[in-house]
Amino acid sequence: MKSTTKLCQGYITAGHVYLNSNCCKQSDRDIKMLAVWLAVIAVFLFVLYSYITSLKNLTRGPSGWPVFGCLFQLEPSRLHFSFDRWAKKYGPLILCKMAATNLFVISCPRLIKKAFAEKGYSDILNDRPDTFFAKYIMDDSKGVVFGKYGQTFIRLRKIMYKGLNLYGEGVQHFENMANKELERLMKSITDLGGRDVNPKELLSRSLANMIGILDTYVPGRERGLVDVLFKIQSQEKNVGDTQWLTDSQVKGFIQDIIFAGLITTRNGLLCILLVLLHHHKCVDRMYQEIVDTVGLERTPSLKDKPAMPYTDAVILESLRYVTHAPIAAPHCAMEDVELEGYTIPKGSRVIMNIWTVHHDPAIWGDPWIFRPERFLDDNGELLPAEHTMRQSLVTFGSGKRVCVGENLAKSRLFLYLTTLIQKFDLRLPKEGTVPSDDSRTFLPGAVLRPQDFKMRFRVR
Ligand code: HEM
Repeated sequence: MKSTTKLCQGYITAGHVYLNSNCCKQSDRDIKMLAVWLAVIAVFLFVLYSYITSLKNLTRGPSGWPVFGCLFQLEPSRLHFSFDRWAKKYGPLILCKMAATNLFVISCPRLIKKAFAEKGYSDILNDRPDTFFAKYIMDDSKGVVFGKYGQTFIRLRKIMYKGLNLYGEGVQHFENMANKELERLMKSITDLGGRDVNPKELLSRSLANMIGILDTYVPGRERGLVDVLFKIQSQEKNVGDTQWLTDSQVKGFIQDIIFAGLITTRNGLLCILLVLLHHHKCVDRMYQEIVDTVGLERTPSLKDKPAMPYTDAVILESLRYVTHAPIAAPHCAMEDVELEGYTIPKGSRVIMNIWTVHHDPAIWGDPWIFRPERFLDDNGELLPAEHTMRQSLVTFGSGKRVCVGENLAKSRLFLYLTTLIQKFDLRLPKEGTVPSDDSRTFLPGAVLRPQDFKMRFRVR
């Protein structure tokens, strides 16, 4: 006797399975329905999870859409506008959900210092996240800018400081190099005979020359960062099979300096020139300070800087007023950490919103007015570094990842401006006009700059 079992609309007989075609279609439909339901349940659980974690976290911020968060509410090329809008609405520490990523934005100087410089936070919140850019464009973050926080990074940063200090404030070597390059620049400008010129072209060439680091290495005669790196490389012993300071790390350093140092300084200088074209009285006052301190016979030197508070105040105020690097590079939390009662979970991105800090009326009163005097005391001296105003200026970031090139950048801005103004008056172009110096109208990007413009350098 054959045993027969009914299954769906088919039959299993001993050793054979018979399914009719209707039954196949039905089970296909069932599988599809099951898949749809599983997807719906997964999305529901994800939304529920996000909702519960946001309740647990209680951090304020834009609510965004389920799954995508605030991804589509961001202005991608002007992130600082979105963060500024949200900071004004929700406060100085906000959480913006970006799909599965938590993005915390900090927009007040006190919290910036606390998160990135204070003990208990600075070893947790100073990592960099993995990004496509760092991995594939910047050669897997072998340098400092995108380097992961840890012992190797701390060592690399120290080396970079050491290398850059060859150029740093007060160092004769930097002055000699800068003077040679500035002489070349002054000659090119004089040759123009007062014609209209786009300063961007002049400055790009000159600042790139001043980096002057890609020379051949002559042992015992280090002239710049690369020379220092090669020297360290040849001195350090290999540990086992691992070479300390590899060629890719040296390459990473050079990429860092070009990426982090060149455009930032060029655009900073360009912005100051534009601001000064709009505030010619400041140029007159800077010129007077140069005449009184340096005279007209010799070129300005970094040694003159302490005696030139007005010029220093113009540089600081320009960096604040324009804020051409509005958002610092993203940080990443290495562990869960509590900040101001809110939990920042491990892996969250943490961003320093420099733009909002520099334009906060509660700190500056009239942030959209260019007023160098705000950095001077009643005697015309520069406010001390620990003054609230100075502490609220976070152009170069804060804490363990503060800009390595801060001194170098400030030195270059000082030398370029004083040398230019000693020799030339900065004038509007004969033809056309210059764009507004209000940085809200500047071209978008990670480092802001105004529309191209022309100006005249009139020999004094
Ligand atoms: C006006 C010019 C400049 C501005 C506004 C600027 C601003 C900044 C800012 C905001 C950061 C991020 C800090 C953080 O993530 O917490 C940074 C990092 C950095 N900057 Fe600058 N910078 C300037 C010039 C330079 C120069 C001239 C160099 C070097 C030649 C340089 C090298 C670096 C490096 C290596 C870092 C990464 C530091 C780290 O991750 O530990 N910067 N800079």
